[in-house]
Amino acid sequence: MAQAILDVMPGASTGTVQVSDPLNFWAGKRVEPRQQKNAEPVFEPATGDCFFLLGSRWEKREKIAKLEVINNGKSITEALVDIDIAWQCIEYYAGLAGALAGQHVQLPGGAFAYTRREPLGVCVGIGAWNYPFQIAAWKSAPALACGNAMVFKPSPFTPVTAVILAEIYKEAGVPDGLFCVVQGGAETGTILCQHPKVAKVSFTGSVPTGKKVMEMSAKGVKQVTLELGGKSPLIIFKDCDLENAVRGALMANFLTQGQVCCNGTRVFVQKDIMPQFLEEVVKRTKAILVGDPLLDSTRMGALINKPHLEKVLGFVSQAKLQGARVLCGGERFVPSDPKLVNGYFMSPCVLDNCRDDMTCVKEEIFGPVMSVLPFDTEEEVVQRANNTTFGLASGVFTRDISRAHRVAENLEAGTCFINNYNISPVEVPFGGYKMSGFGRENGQVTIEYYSQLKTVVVEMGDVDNYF
Ligand SMILES: NC(=O)c1ccc[n+]([C@@H]2O[C@H](COP(=O)([O-])OP(=O)(O)OC[C@H]3O[C@@H](n4cnc5c(N)ncnc54)[C@H](O)[C@@H]3O)[C@@H](O)[C@H]2O)c1
Ligand SMILES: NCCCC=O
Repeated sequence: MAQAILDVMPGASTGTVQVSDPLNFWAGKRVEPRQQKNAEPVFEPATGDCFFLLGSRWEKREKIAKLEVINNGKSITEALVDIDIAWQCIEYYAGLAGALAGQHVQLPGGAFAYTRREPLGVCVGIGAWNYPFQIAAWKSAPALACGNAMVFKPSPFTPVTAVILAEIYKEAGVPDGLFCVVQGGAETGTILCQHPKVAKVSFTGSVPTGKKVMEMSAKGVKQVTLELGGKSPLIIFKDCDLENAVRGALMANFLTQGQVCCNGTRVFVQKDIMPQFLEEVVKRTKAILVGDPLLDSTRMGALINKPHLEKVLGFVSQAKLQGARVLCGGERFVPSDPKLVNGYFMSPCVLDNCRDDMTCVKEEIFGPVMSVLPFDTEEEVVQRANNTTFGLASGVFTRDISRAHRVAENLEAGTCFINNYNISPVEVPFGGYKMSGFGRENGQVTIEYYSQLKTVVVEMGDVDNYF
């Protein structure tokens, strides 16, 4: 397998990355790197080599999280959780690797068959910028556990921490060439998807790029996993625990500055509790501390880049023109710290007076913008919730257990959270319905997406004498 990956990526060796100028990685950052305790350099500028940070596992976790913050802009509190989810994922699939098994099938006359679960070959992982380290782990851990090699291409906006993951694998004894990181954008992604020796592409990103990846993969009859965008519904019934429902709505909208694929950005609230819900959700949204993402107290950092910030602010302007009312936020935010004044911060936004036909309700904004919509009945809200081409996630808050399961059954989405939102335990499969993609990440089922089944048929008697 190591040889196969070298064919796809000549010169590759696990833990090394081909970058001409690694220091350019830092060029797009929004926050000046500060003198941090334990913050040793990560790259060797002279050679372009990346060497992993020294220290205990606990210290490494902190250092990777800081790099993620500097590269991505999310708060350190969230980045630490992301790193934990990543190592949990690697440990989970390392545990499952020894449990991969086939089936024994008894056939007439003493004959029998058995199945073997075999690797696919070289798998390509292509990642988005919102969860750089976590996405690299979610793809590589099951791929390697099933005996594949992986070439991983992070987003050009967040190229840093996938390289650290390669260093970790190398340090852990993964043979050279088994996990490689290649940097680049659309052109590099295209080359990888079209390469004849690539057996599978696992893609995380937008729907338009996902379609291209699927088209290219189809030409080579390669397997594909697509983790795409969403515009997920969160339904809050009047019998809910309102405190938890409000917390759920915040979790569903404002993690990672709202740049989360499975966010529940269409918040349907039963009319009877709309005033209480809005009062509480707006109060809590206004209290979200936006600013230096490296501070423990910060709850929301900066968006990924200037064009994206402008795009998100544009959605808010358009929403206003279409009749939505801004209850809070939705504006560029300039922190008082002078070194942050050029950062891509915005205040988290709650929109009221929304209708299903508005752009802010139909399209994925991928920023901290919650659209709140009133509803009357269960039947009506389920129909409206499903009236979208996306189907990544959904959520329902109610104390009525029968209603909760009925709504979960009727929602067209790959995940339904009941009385919570946006938790991602590695044991639980994650993936979309409809245009949010197909295939799954996490959970046991993902083994099926990174392996193929061989059937071996064994005859114990004579061959039939037909001719
Ligand atoms: N479902 C999920 O698990 C999930 C998770 C995170 C993000 N997303 C989605 O990702 C989107 C935001 O991420 P993004 O802006 O990085 O998405 P994107 O589609 O612009 O880019 C994703 C990746 O694809 C690469 N790419 C671009 N053009 C390509 C091509 N022609 N061939 C091959 N690769 C190509 C990019 O370089 C990047 O690495 C949102 O829509 C979000 O919902 C989905
Ligand atoms: N925590 C996982 C979220 C993945 C989508 O963006």
